[in-house]
Amino acid sequence: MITFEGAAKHYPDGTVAVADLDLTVETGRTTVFVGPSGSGKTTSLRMINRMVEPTRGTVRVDGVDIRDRDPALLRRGIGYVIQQAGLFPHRTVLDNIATVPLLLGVRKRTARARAAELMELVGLEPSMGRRWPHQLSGGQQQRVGVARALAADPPILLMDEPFSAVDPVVRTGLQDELLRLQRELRKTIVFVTHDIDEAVRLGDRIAVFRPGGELAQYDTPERLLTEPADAFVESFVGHDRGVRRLSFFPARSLSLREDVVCGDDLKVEDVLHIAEGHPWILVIDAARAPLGWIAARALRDSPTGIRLGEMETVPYGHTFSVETDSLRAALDAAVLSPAGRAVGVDEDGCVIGVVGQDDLGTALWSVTD
Ligand SMILES: Nc1ncnc2c1ncn2[C@@H]1O[C@H](COP(=O)(O)OP(=O)(O)OP(=O)(O)O)[C@@H](O)[C@H]1O
Repeated sequence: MITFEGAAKHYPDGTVAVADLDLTVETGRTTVFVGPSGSGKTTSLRMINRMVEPTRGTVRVDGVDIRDRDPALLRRGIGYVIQQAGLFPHRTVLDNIATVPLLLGVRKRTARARAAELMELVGLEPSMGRRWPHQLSGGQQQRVGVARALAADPPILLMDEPFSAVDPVVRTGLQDELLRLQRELRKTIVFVTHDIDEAVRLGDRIAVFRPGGELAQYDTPERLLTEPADAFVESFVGHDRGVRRLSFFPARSLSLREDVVCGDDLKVEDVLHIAEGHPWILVIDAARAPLGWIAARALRDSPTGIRLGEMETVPYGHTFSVETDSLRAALDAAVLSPAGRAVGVDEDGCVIGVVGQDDLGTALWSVTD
């Protein structure tokens, strides 16, 4: 557990980087510090490993005032990941990851073997171990940064905007990896970002900072979206917070229609009765993979005898995973689908059913109850 008790940082020029901060970071959880530029997130983060000393107040790690800890020893238990990874350019990837164990006197072979394990853990190919940092993409460098921070197996991990220098697709991939790693490792992670979406995705708890280094709200992501403490938090979390909140409700609560899902070996006349009451049917192959939509009108206009697999289909768009996705993903899939309906699949991508607009609407409204 990390506790800030009235922790403040005032600079001689009068800047208040952090005003009296009272906050408890829970062990084994991910706590995100979010807020606009200059609101004191990084300063607060760096108070934890004594890179910044508070001018007032106390920071404790597991009940011990960190002023009573030797900074070097303290930092051994605290991994640190920064934006653009901050790798040593003249060390190979493997030796970058092995930096801390080598400093601690671990034998080279042992440290490198551990580094190779960590590469696998963060999703890097073993062959990359021999490369130099500049031979990696931004996303790969960030993974090396995470592996390096984990090398000494610290219970605490501080991450300062680690994913902000990569493109949105890579960024989502890195966030997924971090969520997976955290399920496995259960570290105490403190993560700084100015991106509320990233905060909501990663955080068990979120601390929203406002200009002047004040803590505006400290809450679970869901409560932050449903009950912003004041106008500042409300505008910071964005006006689409209602839609964002749908990420907390599982898609498995939706009722899926199976009757409009038809095999590609069926003939037009076999499915005309289905198309009576439904504007679209979804065609699937023998393995239940989606092939596309056929409009009821197109079916009615087709000569009998033709199999659905021989007809032209409209792309089925995005699918959503019934077991693991949220209502937000289902809504997104429906909005993006040319048929205005979302295709729900299982973990193997096989179609389970389709959600129509009425069923989706009912589910969306029920979350406001
Ligand atoms: N050495 C310093 N002297 C004076 N002011 C400083 C110093 N270091 C930081 N500050 C100020 O403290 C405030 C908080 O900075 P901090 O880096 O913690 O903000 P932040 O929320 O992490 O911002 P960003 O998202 O831009 O990184 C800023 O106004 C900054 O200019």
